[in-house]
Order: sequence, then structure tokens, then C-alpha cells
Amino acid sequence: MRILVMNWGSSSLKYVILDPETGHEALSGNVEEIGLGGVDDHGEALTLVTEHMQRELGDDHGIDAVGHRVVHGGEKFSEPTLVTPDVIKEIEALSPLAPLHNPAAASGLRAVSEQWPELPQVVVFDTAFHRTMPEKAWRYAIPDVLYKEHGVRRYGFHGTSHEYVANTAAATLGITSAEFNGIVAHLGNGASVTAIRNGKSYDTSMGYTPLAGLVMGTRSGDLDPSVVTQLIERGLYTADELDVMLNKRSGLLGLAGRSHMKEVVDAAATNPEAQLALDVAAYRLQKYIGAYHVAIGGADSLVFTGGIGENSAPFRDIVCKGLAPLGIEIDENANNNASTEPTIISTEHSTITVMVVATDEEVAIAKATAHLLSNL
Ligand SMILES: Nc1ncnc2c1ncn2[C@@H]1O[C@H](COP(=O)(O)OP(=O)(O)O)[C@@H](O)[C@H]1O
Ligand SMILES: CC(=O)OP(=O)(O)O
Ligand SMILES: [Mg+2]
Repeated sequence: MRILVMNWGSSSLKYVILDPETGHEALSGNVEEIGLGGVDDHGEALTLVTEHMQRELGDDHGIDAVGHRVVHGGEKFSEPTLVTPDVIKEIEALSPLAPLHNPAAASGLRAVSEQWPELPQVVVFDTAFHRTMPEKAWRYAIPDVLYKEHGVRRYGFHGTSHEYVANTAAATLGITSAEFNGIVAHLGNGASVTAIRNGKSYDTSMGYTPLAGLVMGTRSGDLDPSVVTQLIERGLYTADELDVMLNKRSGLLGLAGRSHMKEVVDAAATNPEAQLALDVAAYRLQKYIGAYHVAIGGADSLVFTGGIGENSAPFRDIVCKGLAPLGIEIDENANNNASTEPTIISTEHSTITVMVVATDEEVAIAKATAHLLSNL
């Protein structure tokens, strides 16, 4: 079977054609700067993808279905879903909750429907895995009407990754997914941490949008909401400018002038701003891990994933050193030599097993797509 997986970012499209059984990739690529001068729109991005497929695979691309990553599924979608014109309209209607991502996905879905009307399409939502959170974890303490009439609540994101990584960690530990009680830290460009109880999402650090929670490459994560209202009141920023500032100029970039974790780690030895950025990012994550340990009644494992979680031994080391009061103890040698295979990096004395597990959202989406189609 061959599935085309498409990950629609606000201004980019990552795509890969793979076999969901073997994970074998026939082709992959990235279209950047959609609508920013590089490529006009999502239809044109798709033309570039089909040209790439034509070059590499010839006339018969052999694709059986298309699986899409959609960031926001609101309260409506809790499972991978077969695409119909109505589903595209519902994704579009959720645009106010993910203004950078959902309009892009909706136009991408329409472009694919026009290009290959015969191919089934499946959407897999970042929010879906978090639909199991208890209400006390997803409600904000603001007037009730804002949730009931406007959908203002915590949704959580990166769910496909958190679920895939929790399942992989469970398999490595020789337990079932339902026996997994742990904390997964997905630390990539966007970063979030999820408390997983009996294999299900119990709480997560992102919120109404992917801006909440951890310190990210360019996003602030948590802050006092009065910062926003005050900056507008003082005339320093408009709402639009604040959106850009908090999403694109904050986080590691805002504190240290660099958004890539490796550059921040390398600079920290000689640059106090970079050291501070590391300290703020690690401390924020430590606080969440402590809280989530309590939330799930004691975590058995802590799993690092995403570009930073998988590749930055120094950042994992800083985070875990601060978790000593939980009984966490890292094996430095194992931490420095974590590979792409699931690796345990804690010592045998550690009360919580700490692991590094590589995420693969594309394989998870391809599997979910194949699974849904086989059950139709
Ligand atoms: N060797 C490395 N050391 C430290 N950080 C790294 C390394 N490689 C990648 N990263 C971090 O991972 C981030 C990308 O994470 P990734 O999960 O691939 O992103 P995306 O969210 O775009 O899928 C980079 O911005 C960088 O901060
Ligand atoms: C939801 C989200 O933050 O996605 P990404 O990490 O791809 O930016
Ligand atoms: Mg990512």
C-alpha cells in the first residue's frame, strides 16, 4: 500500500509517500514559503508535489490514499476521519481557533480533491488524542459562556506524536499501551508535554492554541494574560502584532536571539542570555513534569521526543538533573549515546524510567489512514 501523507503548515507543506506496513519511503519533500512570495497558494504547492512525483515515480504514482495532518479538530473530531466536502467545511469553520493552520489545511484538502477525485482522503487531528482529558484539566476558569458559546477551552496539540511515542515506549518496556502511565515531552519547533494515564491523555501543556505551555523556539509559552491586555492598552502593540511577537519573536529567540536549541546550548558557555534561555526553558518543563507526576498519580516513565528531545543530550541532562527530587537519575553515558532506536537513559536506581523515543507523525498518519480505509 502507498499513502501520501501531507502536513499542512501555515506557510509550508511537508509531504511523504510511504508504505504504512514497512515505513518504507518512496519519496519525500517540503514546499516552503506558500503565500509568501515563493509559491502563490496551496493549489500551486500541490502542483509542485505532483511534478516531483512525476519525476521520481513516473505516470503511475501508485498511491492508494492521502492522509493529512490537521492541527485543530475542535470538539467535533476525536478520530481519524474520511474527508467529505462537509468535513472540509467543518475544518474551515475551526479557523478562528488555529488561524495559521486550519485555513491552509482546508485549501490543501480542496486542492487534493480536485487533483485526484478518485483517491480517498483521511484527516488526522493533533487535538484528537487529547479528547480523553477530564474536564477539570481542559476548562479555563473564565465565564462559563465563553466555553459554551465560543469553544474557549484547552484542546492540546501534537496528539498524534504523543500517542505514537507512548505506544512505542510501552512496547519497548514490554507493557500494553493501556498500562502506560507516563509523561511524554514532545520538544520540536513547537513543544508540548502530556500526562498520560492508562494510555490516555490526561492533561497537556498546549491550550486553546499551540502557543501555551513550554518555552519554544519562537513561542513564549505560558504568560500572565495581563501582559497582553497591558501592551495593547499602552499602545505598544496591536492584537495582530502581539500575535506575531508571541508566536514568532519569543521563546528561545526572544531571550537569546537564536531559536535552534543546538545554537543556544553551544552559546551558553560564553553567553549569559543563552544560558538564561536554557534555564528558563528547562525550568518550565521541570515544573510541568512535577505537576504531571502528581496529575497521573505517579509516573512510571518520562519520554523525550521531537527534534530537541531526540537530539539534545545536554538539554535532557539539564532537565533531568532538576528532577532528582522525583528520584530520577540519568546514566550520562546512555544519555550521550541515545540512538534513533528507543533508548533508556536512566540508571537502574531511577524511580522513573527515562527514555528517548523518535517520533514519526507521518508513519502514524499513514497507519491511521490505512486502518480507517480497511474498516470501511
Ligand atoms: N542536534 C540538535 N541539538 C539540539 N537541538 C536540535 C538538534 N537537531 C534539531 N534540534 C532542534 O529541533 C528543532 C526541530 O524539531 P522538529 O521536531 O524536527 O520540528 P518540527 O516541529 O518542525 O517537526 C529545531 O528547531 C532545533 O531546536
Ligand atoms: C501544533 C504545533 O505546534 O505544531 P508544530 O510543532 O508543527 O508547530
Ligand atoms: Mg513537529
